[in-house]
Amino acid sequence: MLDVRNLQKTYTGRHRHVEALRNLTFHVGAGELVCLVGPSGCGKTTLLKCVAGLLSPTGGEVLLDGSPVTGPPPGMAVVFQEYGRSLFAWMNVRDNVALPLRRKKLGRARERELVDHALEVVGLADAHRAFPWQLSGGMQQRVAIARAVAFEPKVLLMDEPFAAVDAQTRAELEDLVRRLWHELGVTVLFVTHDIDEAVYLGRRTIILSASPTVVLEDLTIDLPDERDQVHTRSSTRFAELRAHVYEQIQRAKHHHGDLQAPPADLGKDRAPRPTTS
Ligand SMILES: Nc1ncnc2c1ncn2[C@@H]1O[C@H](COP(=O)(O)OP(=O)(O)OP(=O)(O)O)[C@@H](O)[C@H]1O
Repeated sequence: MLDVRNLQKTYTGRHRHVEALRNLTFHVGAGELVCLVGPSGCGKTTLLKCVAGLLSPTGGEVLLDGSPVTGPPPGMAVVFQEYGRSLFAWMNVRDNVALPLRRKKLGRARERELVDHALEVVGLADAHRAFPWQLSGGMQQRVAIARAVAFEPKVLLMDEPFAAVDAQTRAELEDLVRRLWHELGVTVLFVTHDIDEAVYLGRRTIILSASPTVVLEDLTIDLPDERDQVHTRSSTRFAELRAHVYEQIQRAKHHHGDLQAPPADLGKDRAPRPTTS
C-alpha cells in the first residue's frame, strides 16, 4: 500500500543546510495502523509531509499502491496537531467538514450523507451548527478527524494530533482512532512523540533515530487487539513494551543516521520481539 524507499530530505537555505532525513525505508500494509515515534526534532513532520506529497524529498521516493507520490494524492487525508489552525473560524462544523469534499463534486445529497456519517462516528452529530470557537479543544480535534473521515481516505496520516489536548481527552481520542480504524478499514500512519500512545495505538511502532534520521527499529506491538485504557495500560506486556520503546528513544537521542544502528537488546527476559519489515 504505502512504500517509503530510501527517503532523504535536506533543507537548503542561504546560510543553513539541515539534513533532516538521511535514509528511511519502510512499508505500511493495507489496513495497518503504524505509529512513528522518535526524539524531538528528528524529522517526523518532515517525513509525514513527504508522504502526504506536501514536500518534495531530496532523494528516494514514496509510493502509494505502486505509484510515486508527487503531490497530495486523492486517497490521502492528513490530521495535524494544530486543529485551531486547520478549522475555519467563520464556518460552522458542518461546513468545515464538508470543505474538502467540494472538489470531489459528489452532489449535495451524497455530500450531506458523508458529512452526517462522519459527524455521527466522531460523536458530534448534535454540534453540526456550532462554530469552532464554541467548542473545546478535544471537540475541535474531533471536527478535524470528521473532516478526514468524510473524505473517505484510503490512508490517514496523523501528525501528533493529540499533543495539544488534556490527558482525558487524549485517551478518548486514541480510542476513537482505534474504533475508526477498525470500522473503516483505513490505513493509518500516526506520528507521536508520546511513548505510551505509540505502544497503545497500533500493531507496529517505527522508532526513528535523531536527525539525520534513519529507522532505528521496526517493533511489533504484540498486545491483544481488544484494547482499553485501563486493562491494556496496566498489563505487564504494555509495561515491557513501553520500557523498551523508552530505552530505544533514549538511545535514539544519541544515535544519528551516520552511525550503524545497533541491534535491539534481545538479551533481557522482558525484551520484546522486534521485527523488521
Ligand atoms: N522549512 C524548514 N527549513 C529548514 N529546516 C527545517 C524546516 N522544517 C524543519 N526543519 C528542520 O528539520 C529537522 C526536522 O524537523 P521536523 O519538524 O520534521 O521534526 P519533528 O520530529 O517533527 O519535530 P518535533 O518532534 O519537535 O515536532 C529540524 O532540525 C528542523 O529544524
